[in-house]
Amino acid sequence: MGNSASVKLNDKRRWQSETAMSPAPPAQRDKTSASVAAGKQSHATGAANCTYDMERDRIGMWGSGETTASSQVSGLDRLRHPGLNKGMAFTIEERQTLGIHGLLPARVKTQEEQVQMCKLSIDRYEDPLNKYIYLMGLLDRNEHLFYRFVGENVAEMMPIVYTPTVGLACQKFGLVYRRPRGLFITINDKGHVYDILKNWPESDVRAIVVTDGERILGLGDLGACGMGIPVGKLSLYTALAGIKPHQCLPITLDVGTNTQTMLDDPLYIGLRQRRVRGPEYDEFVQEFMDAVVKRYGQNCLIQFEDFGNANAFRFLEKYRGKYCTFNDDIQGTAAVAVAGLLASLRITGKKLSENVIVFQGAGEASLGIANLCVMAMKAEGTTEAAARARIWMVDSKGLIVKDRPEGGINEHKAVFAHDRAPVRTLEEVVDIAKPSVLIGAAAIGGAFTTSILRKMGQNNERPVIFALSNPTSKAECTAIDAYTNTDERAIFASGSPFPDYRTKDGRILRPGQGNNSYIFPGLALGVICAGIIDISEDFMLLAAEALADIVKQSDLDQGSLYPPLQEIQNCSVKIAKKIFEHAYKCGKASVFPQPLNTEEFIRAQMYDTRYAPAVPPVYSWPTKDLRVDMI
Ligand SMILES: NC(=O)C1=CN([C@@H]2O[C@H](COP(=O)(O)OP(=O)(O)OC[C@H]3O[C@@H](n4cnc5c(N)ncnc54)[C@H](O)[C@@H]3O)[C@@H](O)[C@H]2O)C=CC1
Ligand SMILES: CC(=O)C(=O)O
Ligand SMILES: [Mg+2]
Repeated sequence: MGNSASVKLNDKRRWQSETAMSPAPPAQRDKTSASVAAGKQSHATGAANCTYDMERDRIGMWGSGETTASSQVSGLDRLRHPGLNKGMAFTIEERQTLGIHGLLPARVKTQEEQVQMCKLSIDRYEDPLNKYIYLMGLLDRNEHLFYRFVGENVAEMMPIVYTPTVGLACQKFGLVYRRPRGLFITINDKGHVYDILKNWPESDVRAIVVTDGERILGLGDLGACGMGIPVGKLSLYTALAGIKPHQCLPITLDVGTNTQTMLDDPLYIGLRQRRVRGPEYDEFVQEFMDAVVKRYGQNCLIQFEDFGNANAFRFLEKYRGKYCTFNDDIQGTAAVAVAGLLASLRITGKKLSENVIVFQGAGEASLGIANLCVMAMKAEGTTEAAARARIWMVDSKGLIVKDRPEGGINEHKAVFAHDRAPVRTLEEVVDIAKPSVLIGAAAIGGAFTTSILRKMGQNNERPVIFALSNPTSKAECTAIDAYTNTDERAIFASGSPFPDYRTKDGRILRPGQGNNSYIFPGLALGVICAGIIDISEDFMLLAAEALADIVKQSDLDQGSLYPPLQEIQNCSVKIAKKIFEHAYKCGKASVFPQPLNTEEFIRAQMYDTRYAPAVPPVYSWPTKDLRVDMI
């Protein structure tokens, strides 16, 4: 790391002196003893007594090895560097040259053998949380192996690094937390956010997933424990779209939590205080956005994830077009759901605008989907008003109608308000609207009751039923519920995975996973490769159409509206390609000259999970000819 290490050390020192000169105002400081410790950690990151370990960690813990000149890391550090470590796959020549001969057993393994070993190891755990801990440990030890293993076993490993197990991991984050991964920036760091970003040892970050932990899946406000989500999402950036690990940075903005059980939990890892809101919070987020641009440039993608409802919409409006950003829960979810709906039209033989869609929930996910549906219906030639009239939304207070006595209708919901008397329950709305499509995203597990599902089956030849809430415990119904209550005619998708279902006549139905993970990795890959800053809605519709186009008749025949998870990496490239080409057409690309072969260019940017030679290849030197030349 040579120079860069010393620059970082200098930066760190400067920051220490700055923080020493301007400590956080007393009101921002944590009062309890545990959180004083956390605050101290925050303000004293890199304090003199940890200098040695911090510098060592920069070599030993993080990074893919792409920004760390591998020749400058040697011996044991090489084995401890997740980006450089190959474990027993180091060849004898590499072991001898690197001075690690004898530090490993005699046997040299291939990466394929190591992948098999990972499978044997993880299968020994029954508890999903232990599988999660195993996988995170693998990521900490050997990045190439982790991504190859996950990439080759997407269907089995995604439910562990992602929903549903990641939800459990967040709830128990204090227990599963082992080694630093990502940045925790607390409200106490306000005024110094850029300095915290400089503590991150990678200088080529292209994508950040940030949360403030207020709405983690359907599990509510988990505060700093929400870090599992940015970590999980970014692991999919690499596993599903080949975005290089060192270019990805998970961030949690810790402004406290309002969940009392978290505050009372001795294992809670974050600031032990209630959420900071209002101008102080907004200034903090603004400072974060500007610090990202200052440190990593305006092309660094910032994916907002699992913010609370009001903040999610506000920040999307505030930052879109000005910063390279999108909100995955609003926009990514919209794209995956609309992709599923577009694919369903090939089964039902309808146009999208011929459907009636009822939403259980009128939050980030539902409103995002509803708005993109309107856009897709308009693309079919329907008017905006007619498109909106086909959409019915139910929130915690009932159907969204004009002048609802209970109120709670903000401007996002108002455009979907029907001009009719209030209706209280989802079942009544189903009775009145007779939807052909029922979409749940309200985190109310079991909301699609037997009675509602039967009505969907009675009213439609092929009812479309999406239970999008995560994790599994929050799903509106299970795949079995959907199939058995509709004479196996339901076209079903869910946010968290459900197992295959055997029909009475022996066919296998494979319910598709209507999860934004089909969208955000490919979208991000396209955005990064083309250098897009303004991620406008047309990109989302394009991503939805691209995904729907990939779905094969054989997928539909098996009841799935999405391609098999095992093919998701190819989906990401196809989505990225569409995004990339559209960006050049509409003048939103900033990478010039435009590469001649889009796919070749995109694939050339992607991470290779195979090990690179640790010892530089020796080129044969044309000594004889050279001597002749020299003479
Ligand atoms: N499958 C996927 O890719 C995604 C799934 N989700 C899931 O969707 C769920 C909701 O997420 P967001 O929309 O972001 O949350 P949100 O907090 O923005 O919205 C929740 C909505 O549910 C409504 N609601 C609450 N109780 C209700 C009840 N009893 N009946 C009817 N509506 C009720 C609320 O009024 C609100 O409109 C979560 O479980 C989340 O995990 C979110 C994003 C992506
Ligand atoms: C999938 C996702 O982003 C969510 O449930 O929040
Ligand atoms: Mg989310």
